[in-house]
Amino acid sequence: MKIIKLTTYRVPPRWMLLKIETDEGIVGWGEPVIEGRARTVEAAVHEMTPFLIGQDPGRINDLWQAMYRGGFYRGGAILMSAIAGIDQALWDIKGKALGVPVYDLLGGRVRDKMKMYSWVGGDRPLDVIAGIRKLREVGIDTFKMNGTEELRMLDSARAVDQAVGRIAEIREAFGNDIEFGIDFHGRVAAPMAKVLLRALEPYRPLFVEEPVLAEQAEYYPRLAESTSIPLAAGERMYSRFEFKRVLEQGGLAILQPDLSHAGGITECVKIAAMAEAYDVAVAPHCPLGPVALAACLHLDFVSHNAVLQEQSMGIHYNQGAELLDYVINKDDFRMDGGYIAALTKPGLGVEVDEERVLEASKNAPDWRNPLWRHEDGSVAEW
Ligand SMILES: O=C(O)C(=O)C[C@@H](O)[C@H](O)CO
Ligand SMILES: [Mg+2]
Repeated sequence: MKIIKLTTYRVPPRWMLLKIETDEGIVGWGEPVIEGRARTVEAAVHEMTPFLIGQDPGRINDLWQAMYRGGFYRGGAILMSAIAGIDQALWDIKGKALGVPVYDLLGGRVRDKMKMYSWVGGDRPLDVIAGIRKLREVGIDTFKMNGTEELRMLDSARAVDQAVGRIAEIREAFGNDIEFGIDFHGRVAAPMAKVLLRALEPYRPLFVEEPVLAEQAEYYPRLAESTSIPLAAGERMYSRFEFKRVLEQGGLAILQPDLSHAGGITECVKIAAMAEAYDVAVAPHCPLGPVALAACLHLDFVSHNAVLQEQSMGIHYNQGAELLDYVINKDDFRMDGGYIAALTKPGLGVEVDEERVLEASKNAPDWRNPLWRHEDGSVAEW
């Protein structure tokens, strides 16, 4: 079998889908994208195309190594997202060619269903209580929300009380009938992280995500010493070689690699295995589309230490299209009591509505995250 064509489709809300065609008529889909840099990743995918045309799509490991090591400059968000989407599509092709779901190519399932969680509240965590109430009606009991709005490097007790007050209200309203992660989203600088973590301690969040920016990873072990709250990070780390450092230094209880940013299934399965050796859990990051989610689920179903899966249904970023809008087999993604069953169709298990994708790609928005500024006019982490 040979690869004959790669086609990219940037689609609302902010995703990109990649179609890889072969000379035997089998097609694979991937989702190479960096939110806000879709066109840059698109260029990176097309820079890799001349190498890929004519290759055997079944030699996934070799193609991965060639795409990664073949470039003198390697790694980083753009190149690893391009490789990720190509890798996903190659696994999709291989599964379809052999008539099995990807998890069966990876040794089979370690679980029967996977625990999912949903976002509540938006960029500025508002109406969180109402959001939780609504999702509980459909059996969701695990949530994630932003922990703060803009937060200065050294901010006030008032700002801390506002952030903590919201969490106190959640526990007041729902007790421990629900669980929730709090995403600091990199908005909290090192001087404030310990302050906020300590103030949140009594409310026992399930985890705090990106307690500081990924470029401040050396703080993870120090922050972990100051709190019992499990710390999580990984969406802005892009390869085993980055994750190995945080595993060696300690501090993270949960790794959150993004299957569309960290080199795809081939790379993230290795990251999950490395984490298991350190008794660290994995909870793949996925605020993206259906192909990215399917790739996450195949990792989840073969990783003993996979504990939670993010999915973007109803997420505040999905303006203009919802998680399953481009999927024909929507029922396969049904959540039951907050869990999802394994996708059983060959490959990734996503039947892409190609017509819908083609139509939507005709006027795809160039989504950008907002540029926030503090009251004094300086740039604030979004
Ligand atoms: O889902 C998460 O955990 C996030 O932090 C969302 C963030 O990754 C945005 O997708 C960036 O545009
Ligand atoms: Mg996050």
